[in-house]
Amino acid sequence: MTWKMNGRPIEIHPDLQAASRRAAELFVEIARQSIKRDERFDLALSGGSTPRLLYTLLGSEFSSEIDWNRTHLFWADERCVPPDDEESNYRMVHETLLARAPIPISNVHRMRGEEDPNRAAAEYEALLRAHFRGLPRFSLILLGMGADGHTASLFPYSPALDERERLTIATYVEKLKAMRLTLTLRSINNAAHVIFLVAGAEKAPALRAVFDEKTDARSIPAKLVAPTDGDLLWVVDRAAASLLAE
Ligand SMILES: O=C1O[C@H](COP(=O)(O)O)[C@@H](O)[C@H](O)[C@H]1O
Repeated sequence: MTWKMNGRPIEIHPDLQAASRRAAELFVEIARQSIKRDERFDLALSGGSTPRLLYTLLGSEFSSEIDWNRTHLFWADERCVPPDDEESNYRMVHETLLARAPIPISNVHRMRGEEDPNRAAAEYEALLRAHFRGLPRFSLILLGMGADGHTASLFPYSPALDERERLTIATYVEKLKAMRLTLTLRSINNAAHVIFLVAGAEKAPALRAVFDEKTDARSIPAKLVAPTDGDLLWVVDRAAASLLAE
């Protein structure tokens, strides 16, 4: 059941397993609709650990329901490390999804975390502009949220939140003392569908802040995600939702 809290649609599921299954069902439905309408499905995935189960489901049980030949896979963000590094978002998606699903390698467009970050961001932006012939309109972006409210690699109070022109940028994350590559809000908010998958009690304070009208959005960047002409849905587990008002 979908609820609306302060204008944001949210579904609360018993646990990560149930939330991941629901996200997989929605993924299949959106992929079908996109391919029917546009003959392709342009997808951006996040990293971290929460979506591991979802990607594993997509690569196994749900795989035969997805037309992988018409699916183009991009990344919402990447750590500035080689693709085989433990920290790499590409590596996580490879282990869970790409190693299982029959997606053509030419349809997999990773951010090059091993390169000079500014060059890698500029190259990814050029790739997006060429693929979408201008401003990207992803069919679906799957996002996560850190306990500090960051999403993709858009961190609290980062200058990256003010970027209005670029589609992809390299950004220094003070708390991690590291560079990251990320889609900007300009790219994210032009998507046709954005789904957040969030689980765990450690995310509960940040989730409450997203759904609280009064919190400063710059302190919780996930709150700045609001597709201008698209659908937003939060798929969360009960632990993450535990501090939301009734
Ligand atoms: O650093 C990152 O964290 C977020 C959240 O990850 P999670 O494991 O706490 O869900 C993730 O969405 C992002 O892609 C990643 O680079």
